[in-house]
Amino acid sequence: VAGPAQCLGLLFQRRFLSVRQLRAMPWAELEQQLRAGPERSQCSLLAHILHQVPHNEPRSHRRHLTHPPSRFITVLPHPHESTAAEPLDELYDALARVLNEEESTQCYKSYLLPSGEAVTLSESVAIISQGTTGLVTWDAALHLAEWATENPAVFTNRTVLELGSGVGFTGLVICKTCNPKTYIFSDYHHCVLKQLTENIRLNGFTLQPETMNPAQGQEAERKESQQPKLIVAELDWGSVTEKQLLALQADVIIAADVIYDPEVTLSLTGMLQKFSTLRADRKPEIYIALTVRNPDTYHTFQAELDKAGIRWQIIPTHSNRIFLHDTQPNVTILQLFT
Ligand SMILES: C[S@@+](CC[C@H](N)C(=O)[O-])C[C@H]1O[C@@H](n2cnc3c(N)ncnc32)[C@H](O)[C@@H]1O
Repeated sequence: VAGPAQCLGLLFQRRFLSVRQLRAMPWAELEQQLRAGPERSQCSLLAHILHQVPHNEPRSHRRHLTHPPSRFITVLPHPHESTAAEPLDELYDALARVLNEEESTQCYKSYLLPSGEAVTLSESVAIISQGTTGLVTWDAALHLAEWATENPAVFTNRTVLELGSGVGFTGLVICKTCNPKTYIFSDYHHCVLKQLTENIRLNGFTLQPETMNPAQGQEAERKESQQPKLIVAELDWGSVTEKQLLALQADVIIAADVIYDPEVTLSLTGMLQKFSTLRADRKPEIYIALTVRNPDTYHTFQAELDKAGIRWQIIPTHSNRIFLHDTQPNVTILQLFT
């Protein structure tokens, strides 16, 4: 298998590994290639795609993947459905293995970086669980991470504070690709903080003990390792004090998908307003990625920003589709100025 079939195999692989929805798979391209080829090559195309799904590979072939996903193979079409090709024994074996697996409330998702390295996360299979939306990765997080990989200078050698980190996707991509000096993941939900910590370790990083003053000792440690210093902080926008916030000495503040509820946005805006007392050259750069699901929520947020004296502008982005595979016209990044 070569050329277009190989590319198609890689497209399937990326989407399988990050457990995208069924409709995000490149079905039209598959259909087109199946129709174009003779029966024998239809079978070898399907076999090739099956081999791109690490579930089917011998462990030794699973490059960079310590926790391959499972249960996805069921989305591959039965060869009879789209072509006249003979069913593949291999496909049936794979299906049988997958269907015999136990249902679980957790799954592993892997997102391939341009380097081929993977960011692997343990996530909830439900979008809301344990009373929080923080146990899955949202599209705004994928979009923000994609933008970060295209703009590494924003993060390189700087202290980054992420608000509402969830399971940690954006931060892990930034730590693996942008070389920040310090990366402070934060959230306020205890289940989210636990999952986040687990995911950071899963990706081979060592965490510093939580401290509200991570600037201490940063220089000396950094020179030795050139590894970013990673911290997980419990930080509630509603109760964090100005003193605690400023002590973090963040150069850059980011957040993804934190604009979804008027109450939540109000405490977020109130917290961001605390940076307005800083001297202009000490103010952090702030980037918020959001999915506009309900225009009212978006407009309420903008009105709250205006009221708090926080200016904002939309950051132009062009997705090169590393993590997001389907077009998302409603995902946007705002830069805020306190
Ligand atoms: C929709 S999730 C987004 C998670 C992640 N950023 C993403 O985009 O995949 C919203 C996150 O904000 C956190 N959050 C909500 N209100 C918060 C608050 N007052 N303080 C801190 N974190 C909060 C939640 O715990 C959750 O992890």
